[in-house]
Amino acid sequence: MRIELPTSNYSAAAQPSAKSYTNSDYRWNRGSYSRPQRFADIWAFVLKLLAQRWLYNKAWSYSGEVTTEKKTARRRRLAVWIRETCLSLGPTFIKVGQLFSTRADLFPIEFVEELSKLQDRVPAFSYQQAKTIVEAELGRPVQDLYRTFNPIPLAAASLGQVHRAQLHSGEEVVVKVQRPGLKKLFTIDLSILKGIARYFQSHPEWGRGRDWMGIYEECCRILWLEIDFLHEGRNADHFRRNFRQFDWVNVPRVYWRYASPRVLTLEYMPGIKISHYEALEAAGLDRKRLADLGAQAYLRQLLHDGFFHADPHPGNIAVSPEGSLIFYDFGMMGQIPPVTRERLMDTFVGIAQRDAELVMTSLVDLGALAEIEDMGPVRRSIQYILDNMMDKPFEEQSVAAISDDLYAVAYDQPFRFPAAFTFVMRAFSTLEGVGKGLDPEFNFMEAAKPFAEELMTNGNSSDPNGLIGELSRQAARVGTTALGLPRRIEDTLDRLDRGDIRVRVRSIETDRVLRRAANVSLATNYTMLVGAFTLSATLLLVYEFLWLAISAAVIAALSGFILLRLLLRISRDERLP
Ligand SMILES: Nc1ncnc2c1ncn2[C@@H]1O[C@H](COP(=O)(O)OP(=O)(O)OP(=O)(O)O)[C@@H](O)[C@H]1O
Repeated sequence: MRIELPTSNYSAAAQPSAKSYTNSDYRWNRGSYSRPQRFADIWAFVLKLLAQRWLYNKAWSYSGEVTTEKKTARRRRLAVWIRETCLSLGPTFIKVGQLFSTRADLFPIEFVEELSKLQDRVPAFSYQQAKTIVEAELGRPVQDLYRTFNPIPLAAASLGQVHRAQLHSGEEVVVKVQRPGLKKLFTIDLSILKGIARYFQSHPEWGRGRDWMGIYEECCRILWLEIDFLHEGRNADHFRRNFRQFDWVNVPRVYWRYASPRVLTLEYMPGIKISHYEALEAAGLDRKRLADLGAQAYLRQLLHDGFFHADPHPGNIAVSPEGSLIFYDFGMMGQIPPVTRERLMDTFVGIAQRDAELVMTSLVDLGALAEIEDMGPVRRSIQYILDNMMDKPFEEQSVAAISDDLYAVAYDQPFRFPAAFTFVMRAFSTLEGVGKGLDPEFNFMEAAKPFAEELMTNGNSSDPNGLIGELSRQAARVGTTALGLPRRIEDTLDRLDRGDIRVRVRSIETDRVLRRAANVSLATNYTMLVGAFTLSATLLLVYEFLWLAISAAVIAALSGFILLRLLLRISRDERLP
């Protein structure tokens, strides 16, 4: 067997940063971790997070007055810290973090944004370890299995790493080898996470309306499936079959004779990552066309096949020298049963028609919204989003903005989106991001049209009220939003009738008077405290209780300091225009 170094220049764009992380010293990667140690590491993270959350609501923990900007900045800093800690806690947390990055219904948007940046920047493991795993799994020495095997991985991720190799029959392949000790690490970490989920579930505040145990079970299911490479191989085959008739989508073939739960041998398919815009440009590829192909590929997966790539980060999509898309990594795939697909279409139609009732009922049918006694506020929130969208034609709407708004509604209401739905939203917004990066003019709805037309000509859309029909109607409506005005007035009257319009009055003047009254009453209390403790300190000093006198004086001084700040705040408020 020949040990070979990478030669292809073309694949250089796909060359990983694996080497730069080889020397990193993550504790979980030393193989010497134990349950008590993981327990301490993980709970330290959770407790620190809870402490930060507690501080977040305490006005005194902010310098000066609490403002929305200060709160947002603090949430952002906390989110960065969470992302970095997940990275250092290792594969389980990287994966759980990535899963949570689709759950904007559970976490503030800043957390979700940071978590979605959670790329698996983890050190590679040694060739010796990779070799041992391949031989143990496939039951033969590496040189019997492969003619060449490159000891330097092409890419290293949290769950495994990818080596280039060649079969004895001459085919160029990549061998995906699972990280050593992953099963043990998952077993320990998940059992600790179970305790944490149980704690959250029983918490009087956080447990209400949230199914933490359900979320935990879902995470376990996905994580265990992800480390079964045979499952990934089957997914790759399924996905390839779905795109069989399209030469613009390529999926590596699986060499089943060289596959096991921890080792997967795939056809070598180099490409330029879809987010390496300059490299694509340099290779003479049409960026606009690629953006359109990406959108079509996803629409097909979601609405036609119901089997979609649930981890569409740009690293998992590349472009071949001929300009077709290559998909990698089928560890996490979403399935949408036909009935859900129909309801999803209803949601899209509801959004397109700005029909809050339809959006709401379809979300209830989807299981995304739990039915509560008074659905009025939910409908109003949805209608508010939809109404704001009416100012622009639907085609100009950013999918990311729509999903952010929907998530914001979800975050405030006692309901949660099912995983499939959040994955779909995530797929759409990631795709839109990639599309806009490739082509600043990219418009998701425009890109959707060829797919819609194709479905119609194939007779797949028998329902004129379906998404496709609606898309065509919307297309004809570009620039004619003004025509919708009478309908809006009528709708508004309807809503007035239903009592769905709520007027909120906020008087800055009243707010200020109330704030001043509160501050003055606080200042009075502190004045009394200062007086009482100064007097006590003097008396104690007279009777020669020196230490007690000092303590009383310190308390008096502290109270005095707080009083001073309060007085300054009151006088600043007075000066405000
Ligand atoms: N068949 C292939 N041909 C060429 N390169 C490949 C192939 N499969 C994977 N790669 C390269 O290896 C990288 C990692 O592969 P893959 O995403 O399957 O691994 P992973 O461990 O699941 O990573 P992650 O968890 O980050 O998604 C890909 O981004 C790609 O650059």
